[in-house]
Amino acid sequence: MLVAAGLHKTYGATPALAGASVTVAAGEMLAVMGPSGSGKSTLLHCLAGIVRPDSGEVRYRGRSLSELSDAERSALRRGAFGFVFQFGQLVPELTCRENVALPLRLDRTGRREAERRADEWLARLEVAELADKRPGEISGGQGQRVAVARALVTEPRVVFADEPTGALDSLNGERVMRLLSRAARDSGAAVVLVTHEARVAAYADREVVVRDGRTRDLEPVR
Ligand SMILES: Nc1ncnc2c1ncn2[C@@H]1O[C@H](COP(=O)(O)OP(=O)(O)OP(=O)(O)O)[C@@H](O)[C@H]1O
Repeated sequence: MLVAAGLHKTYGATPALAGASVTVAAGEMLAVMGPSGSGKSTLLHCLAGIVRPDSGEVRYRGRSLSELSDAERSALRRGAFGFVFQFGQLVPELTCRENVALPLRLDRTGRREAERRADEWLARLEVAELADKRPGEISGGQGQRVAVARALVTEPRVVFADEPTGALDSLNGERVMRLLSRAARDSGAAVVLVTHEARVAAYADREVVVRDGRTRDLEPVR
């Protein structure tokens, strides 16, 4: 579904990727592991079409991302891709329901339908009771579950999650991972999960390790 080959990316004099290659199959959860500064986030950003590699190629369903226009790439990010980050992704002025409905509203779904689907996803992530609260009124773990609902509400084919449990204690981290993996599996979405925690990577079907901007595949963890 998503294939990256020979990615190189340098920021000024800092090499972030130096020949990274990775394949993501439909519906699988892939953990991207590796030490701090090894290039994990840069790899994720290249796969998602947010960062353009200096060389190498990323193909989504056979089409090279570099051949797409900026408008086509943003349409892909809005439609086929979903995103969960470590923190700071919910709009503080909006309720949780409005936050989850937002990607649908941006795609011109009517308010009533968007909010109905938002409520469904909040329930799946076991945070239905937070629908009318604002992000400032809920815990970090609850916020991450709302963020996962928002990433999945458009039924993306690939969810990119960059340290989604990085700011949580282990109990809340486990809960977010359990709900994220179940929700992704139910909707058939692939997940690219950046983490440095083995406990979090254990939810994945497969692992790839990034070291000094290069990737190395490992056997399944389980
Ligand atoms: N926007 C940027 N501008 C300049 N340098 C950057 C930028 N983004 C990343 N880098 C550098 O590229 C290298 C790889 O960074 P990256 O964030 O991809 O690593 P990472 O493995 O995700 O790290 P961490 O686990 O600490 O988040 C690092 O040396 C980093 O300092």
